[in-house]
Amino acid sequence: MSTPYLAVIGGSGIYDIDGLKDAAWQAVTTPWGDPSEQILTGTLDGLRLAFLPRHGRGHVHSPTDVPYRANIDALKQLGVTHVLSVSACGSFRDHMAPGDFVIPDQFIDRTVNREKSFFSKGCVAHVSLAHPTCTVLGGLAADAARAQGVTVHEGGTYLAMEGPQFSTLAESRMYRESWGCDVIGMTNMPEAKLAREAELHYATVAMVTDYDSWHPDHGEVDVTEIIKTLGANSTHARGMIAGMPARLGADTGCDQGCATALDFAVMTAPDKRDADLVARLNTVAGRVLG
Ligand SMILES: CSC[C@H]1O[C@H](OP(=O)(O)O)[C@H](O)[C@@H]1O
Ligand SMILES: Nc1ncnc2[nH]cnc12
Repeated sequence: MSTPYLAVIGGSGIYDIDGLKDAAWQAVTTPWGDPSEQILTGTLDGLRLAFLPRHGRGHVHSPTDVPYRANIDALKQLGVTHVLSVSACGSFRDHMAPGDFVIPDQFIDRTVNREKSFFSKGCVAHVSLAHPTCTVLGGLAADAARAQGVTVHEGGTYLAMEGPQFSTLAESRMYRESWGCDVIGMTNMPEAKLAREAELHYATVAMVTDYDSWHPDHGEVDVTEIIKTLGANSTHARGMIAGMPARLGADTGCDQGCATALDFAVMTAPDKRDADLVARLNTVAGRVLG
């Protein structure tokens, strides 16, 4: 495995991280527009680390407006190999309580208003998403979070909704009872899809802030309730990140094919490819497009 370079995409409540050596906020431009924010780069206990606040510093991007393609392209341009997505989420399970971390291994994508692929007319590709996360990276994050005293649930299905409004009671019950979802958020799709297309190891740490709206013993979710839990969650997330260098540095690598997802994915014949699109794809797919 090449030397790992970890990126953390920070969600609601996490707009910077401390402790990086040689820390600098860097502007990165991409053919897909500007990322959500400048990217904080540096090293943490010898591990190269990049931090990108998903909603921008000051929380300016709504879940729909987050420039997901630019974010993934920018991280790949920096040389990132692993992406840890840290997100707030609602829970559909009694035992996944506010303050717990869930490391989902499946997603259901209900978002409708976002660019979901780097590929399109003139360069068509189909990657596998059967196993959309890197369970090795997720396992390392789970271990680092447990070391902070956090209750961690490995595995589960994250429902990605468009938002920005929270779900209706009928939707909340349907996701939980009929669709078997475990947690809900607004941002991990298409992020996970794009990370796979860019051949990055990607795992989500979904930090539970609320029980959405289904729970008979809890009120309906609102932002005030979420903010109350976000403070403690973000302290634990920072501790988890601090524990990643020791774990990722010693990792023997994933055998799920995250880093070779494009090997057999591109369908468009070389002589039919759109030159402009191929140029835009250079960072994420240059390895296979030549
Ligand atoms: C502040 S609650 C709604 C908001 O929080 C989550 O964001 P993120 O995943 O970036 O932590 C959720 O998906 C919504 O965007
Ligand atoms: N209940 C919820 N629904 C969607 N996104 C969320 N983020 C945090 N809690 C959420």
